[in-house]
Amino acid sequence: MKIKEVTIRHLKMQLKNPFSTSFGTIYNKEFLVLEVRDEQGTIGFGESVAFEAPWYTEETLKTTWHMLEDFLIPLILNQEIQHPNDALELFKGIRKNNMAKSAIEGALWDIYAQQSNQSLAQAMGGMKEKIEVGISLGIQETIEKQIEVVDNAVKDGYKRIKLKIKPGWDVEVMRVLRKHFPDVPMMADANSAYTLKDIQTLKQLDEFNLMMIEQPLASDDIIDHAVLQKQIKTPICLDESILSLEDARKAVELGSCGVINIKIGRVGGISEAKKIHDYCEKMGIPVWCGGMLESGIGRAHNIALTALSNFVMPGDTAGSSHYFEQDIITPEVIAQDGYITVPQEVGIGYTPDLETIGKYTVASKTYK
Ligand SMILES: O=C(O)CCC(=O)C1=CC=C[C@@H](O)[C@@H]1C(=O)O
Ligand SMILES: [Mg+2]
Repeated sequence: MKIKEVTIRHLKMQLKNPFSTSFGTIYNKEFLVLEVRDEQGTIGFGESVAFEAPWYTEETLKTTWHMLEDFLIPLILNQEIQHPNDALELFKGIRKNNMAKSAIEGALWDIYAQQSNQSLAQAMGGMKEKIEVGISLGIQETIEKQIEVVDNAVKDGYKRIKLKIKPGWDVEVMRVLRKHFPDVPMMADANSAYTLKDIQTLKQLDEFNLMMIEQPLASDDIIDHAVLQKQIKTPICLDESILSLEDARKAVELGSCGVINIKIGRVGGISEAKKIHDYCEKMGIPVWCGGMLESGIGRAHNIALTALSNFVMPGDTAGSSHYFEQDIITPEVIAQDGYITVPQEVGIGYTPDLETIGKYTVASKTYK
């Protein structure tokens, strides 16, 4: 393929339910959608998952636009690209900025899948026909409300419930929830809200038979996590700390985690995500696919990735209706009884709905 045109659109979509974590609350999802066209006229779509503010990683919507406009799109336009893996080589002179890289790389995978007449999942080597789905629930204002949202998610059939925790909203909350839901697979995500000084609190979480505790310590740490993992029974899952295959290797070799959450945007694209998946499979480390409150376009990429064999734990890929009144793809993503069917159609398997995309677009620019 030879890329001839890239359009960036900035979309703003109201979240049905505000999402609260240890950093604060998000009411709207603002993100970039990339429409990439090659010389044969094949169009691929990608999504930049960076938020407006740098609270999850350092990237933001504006930094990703800047990286795309000034560095990444010029590297891609008019280049002969045999396979989306080539993007790793093309981008190797640019450090990090993984969400920006991933947005455009995802669109190349979509084009590649269409031109090789495969679904995106097949193009990646994914064989599953359906995937198990979990749900990530934000911190609620009261414990009663927290019980209610967990109850609704259990009734909706989600295969595991992820709960956000922070100092002051942890052991007692989990105790109440475990009492109400003795058999529900549950886990906790702290988004780096603790340090090793909190080890006594973190040890108490062992009581609740959690599947894992996600990113309890600093967002760039693997050393302290290794210390903590030796002292708690619950497996640690790393999210923010893993930006590449090299990070995964070091974390596994140090014993910093028992599970890895792979987010395509955080690791710089599907090619790197696959490498981490393959390495973890070889090392006996289970992985699952994290979410970034994506629209249907990013969600479609996540579903395809989850079709790979070592995604053995339910991911944060809930159905579209959990997030938005109206998604920007047709059909929208439906989770039924905790499963999503992996589309078999060529490409991402859902059709981006340009009219709805237009409705949510607040700015756009085309590069050729
Ligand atoms: O439903 C989803 O898309 C998952 C949402 C979710 O848990 C997260 C999204 C973005 C940043 C974080 O707060 C968090 C995570 O850390 O996994
Ligand atoms: Mg997380």
